Amino acid sequence: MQHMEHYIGIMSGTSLDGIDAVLVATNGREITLKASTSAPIEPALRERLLALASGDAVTAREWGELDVALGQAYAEVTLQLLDETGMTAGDVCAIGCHGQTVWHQPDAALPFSLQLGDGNRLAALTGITTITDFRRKDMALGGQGAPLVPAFHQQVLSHPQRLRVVANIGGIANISVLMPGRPVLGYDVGPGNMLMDAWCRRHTGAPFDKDAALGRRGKVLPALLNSLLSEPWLALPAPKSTGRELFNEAWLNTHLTGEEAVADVQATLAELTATALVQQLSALPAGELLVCGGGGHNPLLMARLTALLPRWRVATTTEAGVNMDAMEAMAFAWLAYQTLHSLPGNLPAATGASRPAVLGAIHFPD
Ligand SMILES: Nc1ncnc2c1ncn2[C@@H]1O[C@H](COP(=O)(O)OP(=O)(O)OP(=O)(O)O)[C@@H](O)[C@H]1O
Ligand SMILES: CC(=O)N[C@H]1[C@@H]2OC[C@@H](O2)[C@@H](O)[C@@H]1O[C@H](C)C(=O)O
Repeated sequence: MQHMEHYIGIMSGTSLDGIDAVLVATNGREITLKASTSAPIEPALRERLLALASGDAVTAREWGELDVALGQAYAEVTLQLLDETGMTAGDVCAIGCHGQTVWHQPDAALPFSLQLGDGNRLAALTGITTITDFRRKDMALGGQGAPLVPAFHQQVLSHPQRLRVVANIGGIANISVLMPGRPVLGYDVGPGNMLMDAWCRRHTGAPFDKDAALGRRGKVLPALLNSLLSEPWLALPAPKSTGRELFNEAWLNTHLTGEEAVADVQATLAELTATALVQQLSALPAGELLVCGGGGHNPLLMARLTALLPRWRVATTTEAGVNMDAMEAMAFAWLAYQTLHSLPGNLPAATGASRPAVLGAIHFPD
C-alpha cells in the first residue's frame, strides 16, 4: 500500500453556519478521518458575508477585509485542530481550503465562482502549504466549477454491485450518482437548507429550524409547492450548479401571497427540497440514497425522502462508513492531495469541463 500522508480539509459552505476542519490520512485511494473540529463564523463577519453573497454593493476595501478576516478565521481553526490532535505543521502535507463562496455565476457571459479566504495568510499563519481556489480552473475549461465532490464520493462510497446516490444537503443540495460500471454523474439539484434557514431566521430569529420543530407543525401547501417547483432552473439538464444568487428570500417572496401560515411555509420548503431531489431519481432503478451534510439531521426532510422513495433504502453516509458532517471537508483534503500530486480533481461528466484538470492555487508558507 502506498504510504499514507496527512492533509487538512477546511469547508465553510453556503449555509454560512460555520467552519469545519478535518485531519485525514490518505494515499489518494484510501482516506481515514483522524480528527475533526469546527468553529462558528463570528456573527458580524457572517452578516457582512451574507450581504456580499446577497449581491449588495461593496467597496474594494470591504472585499479585501473580508478576504483577510476569513483567512485569519481559517488559520485559527487549523491551529485549534493541530492543538487538539497534538500534530505539528511539519506533520501535514497541505491544507485544502474551499473558502467562502460569495458569488457563483457559471452560466453568465463572464462566468466565475468566487471564494474568499486569503490562502497566503492561511499558509503564513499555519506554516502549512495551502491550496485554495479549486473551482476556477474547471470554469476556465468551460465547466460549472461545481459540484466537485462527486469524484470524492466515488472514491469513498461506490459499491461494486449496488446503485448508490449520495446527496449532499447543505445550503444547496447536490447528488452524485454512483452506478456500477458507469461513469459518475453529479450535479446540483436545487435548494437544500438555504430557504428553510432564511424563513426560520426571519420568523423566529433562530439560524435554522432545529430538528424541524417548526416545519413539523405545518402542512404542505400544494399550490405553493407547485409554484416553487415551476422554477425553470429545476428542469434544466445537467451539468448544472446553483447557489444563493437564485435560491434566496427574494425568489421565495415572488411565490408567496402573504396569507400563508409560517409553519406551513416551513413544511412546504422542506417538501420542495425533498421533491426536487427525488424528481432526479425517477429515471433510475431503486438503490440506496445516502445523505450527508446538515440536511441529514433534519428529521422532517429525512422522513419525506423516505416516504417519497418507498423502494429505496434511505440512510446517511455515516451509516455507510463516511461521517456525514465531515464529508465536504474531507473532500477538500482529498482534493489537496490530488493537486499536490498533479492529479485531476474535477470530473468533466459532473462539471461539464472539456477535460480533467489539476485544480487550485498553491500557497507555500516559506
Ligand atoms: N438538527 C438539525 N435540524 C434541522 N436542520 C439541521 C440540523 N442540523 C443541521 N441542520 C441544517 O444543516 C445546515 C448546515 O448544513 P451544512 O453544514 O451541510 O451546510 P454547508 O456546509 O453550508 O453546505 P454546502 O456547502 O453543501 O451548501 C444548517 O443550516 C441547517 O439548515
Ligand atoms: C459554488 C459553491 O460553493 N457550490 C457548493 C454549494 O454547496 C453544495 C453545492 O452548492 C455544490 O455545488 C458546492 O459545494 C460542494 C462542496 C461541491 O463543489 O461539490
